[in-house]
Amino acid sequence: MSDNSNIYIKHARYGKDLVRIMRVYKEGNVQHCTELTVRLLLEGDINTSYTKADNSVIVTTDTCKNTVNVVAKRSDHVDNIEVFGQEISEHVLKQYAHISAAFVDIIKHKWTRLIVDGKPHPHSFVRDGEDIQTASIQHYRAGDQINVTSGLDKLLVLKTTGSAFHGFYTDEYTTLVPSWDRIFSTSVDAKWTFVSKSGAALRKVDFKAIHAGVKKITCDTFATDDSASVQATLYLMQQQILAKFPAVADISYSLPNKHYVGVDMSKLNIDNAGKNTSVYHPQADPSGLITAVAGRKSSKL
Ligand SMILES: O=c1[nH]c(=O)c2[nH]c(=O)[nH]c2[nH]1
Repeated sequence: MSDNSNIYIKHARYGKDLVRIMRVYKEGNVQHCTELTVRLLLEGDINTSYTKADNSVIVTTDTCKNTVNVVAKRSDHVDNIEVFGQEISEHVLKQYAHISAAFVDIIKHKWTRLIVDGKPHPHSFVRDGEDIQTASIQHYRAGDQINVTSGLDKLLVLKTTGSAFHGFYTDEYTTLVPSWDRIFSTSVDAKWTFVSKSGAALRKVDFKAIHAGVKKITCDTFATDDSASVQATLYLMQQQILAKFPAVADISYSLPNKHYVGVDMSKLNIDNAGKNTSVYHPQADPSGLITAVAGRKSSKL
């Protein structure tokens, strides 16, 4: 028999993943809908369920799923995913004394109201893009501390000019040809955290407006910046977001550089190089991957 006496649980967290809900709000003739995928995980005095097969401390993962559904039924805010996530975590901490923290991760899928004959349709929607909104809530009973992270992901953008890349470090391993005019395409994955606060203060943050603002700055900057590199454009986005939204503590981007390379037609005696490039090959792989987290230097206290 092996000796397990020095083995212990360092961390344990469990719950339900991929809880999918469609919440419909009926407002007279007009209906609104929100489709989410939710993960709810719990931490607390649960180690004996692992170490002693003690199921009495387990709030079942099935109950976690029910919790998401019931809070969605009662909530007026399902569309405001940061607030809805806090409603779930608050419910869990009120209901289960031995649970010390709740972790809620939400993905909001896109349903945009259809326009029919020039007018918004009262109950029909279209998936007009695969980009998603995300929210993560870490809610600790101790001090009622709540950390909120918002995000946007899978936002695919492309510009056909207004992007260059030259002056980079070169050595005997460098083959990249400098470019003064190239296609720039990326799938934006951005996450921003909020200055950590207790529940009541966080409820006052206008998460939806900040999300719309981050998306607008991201898209506007992508389009209008005369890009020197993915790195430089990324930081330009971060600077504007931190300047505009004091509630945002830091902002991270993960930007794949999805390469489009001019097709070599020289053997066909066709000029498709330099200024005359008009046929490109979209490369499936590899892609660059440019990431950075930006925040404020500690302010005068
Ligand atoms: O904007 C860019 N940043 C890089 O770091 C890089 N590296 C590369 O090969 N192409 C590019 N483009």
